[in-house]
Amino acid sequence: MYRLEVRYSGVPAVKGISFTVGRGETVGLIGPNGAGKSSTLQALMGAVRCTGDVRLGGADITGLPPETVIRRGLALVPEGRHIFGDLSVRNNLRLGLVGRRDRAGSAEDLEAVLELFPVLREFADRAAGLLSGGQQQQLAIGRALLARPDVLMLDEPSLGLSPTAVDTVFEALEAVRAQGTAVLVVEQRAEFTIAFADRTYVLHDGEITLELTPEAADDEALLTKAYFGS
Ligand SMILES: Nc1ncnc2c1ncn2[C@@H]1O[C@H](COP(=O)(O)OP(=O)(O)OP(=O)(O)O)[C@@H](O)[C@H]1O
Repeated sequence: MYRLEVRYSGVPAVKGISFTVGRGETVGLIGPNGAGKSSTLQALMGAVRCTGDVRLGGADITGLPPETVIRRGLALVPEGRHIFGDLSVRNNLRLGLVGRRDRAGSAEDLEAVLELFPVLREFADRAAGLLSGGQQQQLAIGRALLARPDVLMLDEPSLGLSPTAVDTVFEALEAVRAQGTAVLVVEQRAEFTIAFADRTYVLHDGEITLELTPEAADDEALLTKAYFGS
């Protein structure tokens, strides 16, 4: 993406940021509350208006509606997961199939997701609302994967989860990464994200102030800069 800008009623929330997510790469986006992280993901998804140049595999997707963006290969696991609590786990997963470019291989992909997240198989016929927070996050990731994205984006997947559940979610992301899907993950947990991602961008007040590699997770001076922006 190049010079991405988001404004709400004229007030800039994302101020012309540029970065790339390479094929199969895991990229982190961190920063304090209100930095513009969610707005960036929403803009990439076509859910909020933006200016700039958003490209996916060379094609211009700037300003396309979300349903088109999903079919082009971008999927978002939103903050708060947006699970349908009264629907079964299996039917929640099936909703992910709606975003596919083609239906071929749907059954195999559903099976692969159940393989990746055994707990979803175990509770496939249970109402999704009865799952724990960590299990619901796995469901949200599984549902997004069923759209067969080239890039999977996640907005604060660790939010509100117990430490064990966070570990489970990031193990799942590791598996997603291992199968070659690119990941763009927005997180508040800076140190953890820096260590996990191939590259992490720090966003402050709508601007990218730092780009960090995993080694920075052990560098206190850089971490301080990442947290406080100075
Ligand atoms: N729909 C909206 N209408 C008006 N202002 C908005 C809207 N959404 C976000 N903002 C503002 O844009 C700025 C960036 O918000 P955004 O949610 O993108 O930040 P964030 O980094 O994701 O923060 P958080 O970690 O709290 O989710 C904030 O000042 C926020 O108040």
